[in-house]
Amino acid sequence: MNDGWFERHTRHCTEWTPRHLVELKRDTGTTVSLVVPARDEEATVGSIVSRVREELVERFPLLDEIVVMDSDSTDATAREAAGAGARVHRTVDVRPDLGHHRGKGEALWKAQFVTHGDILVFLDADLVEWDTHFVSGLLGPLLEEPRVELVKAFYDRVLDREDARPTHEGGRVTELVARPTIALRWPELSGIIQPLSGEWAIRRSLLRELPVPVGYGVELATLVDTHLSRGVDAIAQVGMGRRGHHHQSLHGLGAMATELLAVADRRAGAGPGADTVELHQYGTGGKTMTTEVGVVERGPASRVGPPPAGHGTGAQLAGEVAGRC
Ligand SMILES: O=c1ccn([C@@H]2O[C@H](COP(=O)(O)OP(=O)(O)O[C@H]3O[C@H](CO)[C@@H](O)[C@H](O)[C@H]3O)[C@@H](O)[C@H]2O)c(=O)[nH]1
Ligand SMILES: O=C(O)[C@H](O)COP(=O)(O)O
Repeated sequence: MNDGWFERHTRHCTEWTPRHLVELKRDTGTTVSLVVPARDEEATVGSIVSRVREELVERFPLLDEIVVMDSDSTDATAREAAGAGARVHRTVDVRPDLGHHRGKGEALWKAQFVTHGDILVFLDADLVEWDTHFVSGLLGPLLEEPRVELVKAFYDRVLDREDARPTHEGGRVTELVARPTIALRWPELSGIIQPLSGEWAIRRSLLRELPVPVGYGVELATLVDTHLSRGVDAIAQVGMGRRGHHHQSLHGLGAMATELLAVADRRAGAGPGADTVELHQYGTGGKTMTTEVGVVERGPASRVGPPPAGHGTGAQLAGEVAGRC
């Protein structure tokens, strides 16, 4: 790890009040887009959008837009998000001329074509223990320090188990894949407390120059590529307290881990040649489960030309609630 990086670049959300951040935003003339990627999150997305809108648009004008990227949901995610005041775009409808992939990274990559802020802040849609400082706190280092280009949230993670009291052993892929990968390949990044946190903020000028894996590799890729292209001093992290979210099954996390390893291999010059990898897992009695794991990466958005004549960036869903978002 770089000497002194941790001390210089580790901050806490209590260092800034929302009022102070509004002043910094105004003084620097910076615009901010909040992007919430959501696949089948009807249970939580509405309350997340409402809470952020009330606090960080209406009470403290920090966000210039709140955009929910509906990532192939089959439930009422879009309706809930629009009803709560977000602008909703279905990922598949954004720049249809560029094709479509399933996955969180695809939603974030396409968000670049339907948002306008100088800074993009990402917030997961499945949070159950969180508050709006997860968004505002990320802005502190970016509004204060021009050299900082990527800010990651960190927190204590809770793994709620039915058979036990809540423990702080959440983050299974973080501990078993991300941290060991970082230790082996990019030890300079080992001071990042939550390398996979879904809450992060980045300058658009940087994100548009980076490749974006279409799936769950997006966080690891962005972290590593920022380090490789801008240096570790372009990265900061902000402590947010505790975070609780919905947990995937161990088998689901196996697919995520495969995506992360593909990102790491690619950056070490040994990436998978194919767009998908077949992952074999085994259930009770050796029952085979085969999953096609997508490991495609989108090229930098800066290299994407305008849509063909007659095509827009993609329709926004009806039902938007008018307002500042
Ligand atoms: O195809 C997808 C899958 C997920 N999501 C959304 O992405 C967010 C995070 O997805 P989730 O399945 O909850 O991820 P986790 O299991 O919590 O994984 C952690 O690790 C991932 C890999 O780095 C990060 O992307 C996550 O943000 C982080 O919370 C949620 O809002 C999802 O609805 C999509 O938009 N499209
Ligand atoms: O970050 C991670 O490792 C994944 O989100 C899994 O987290 P969990 O073990 O808390 O479900």
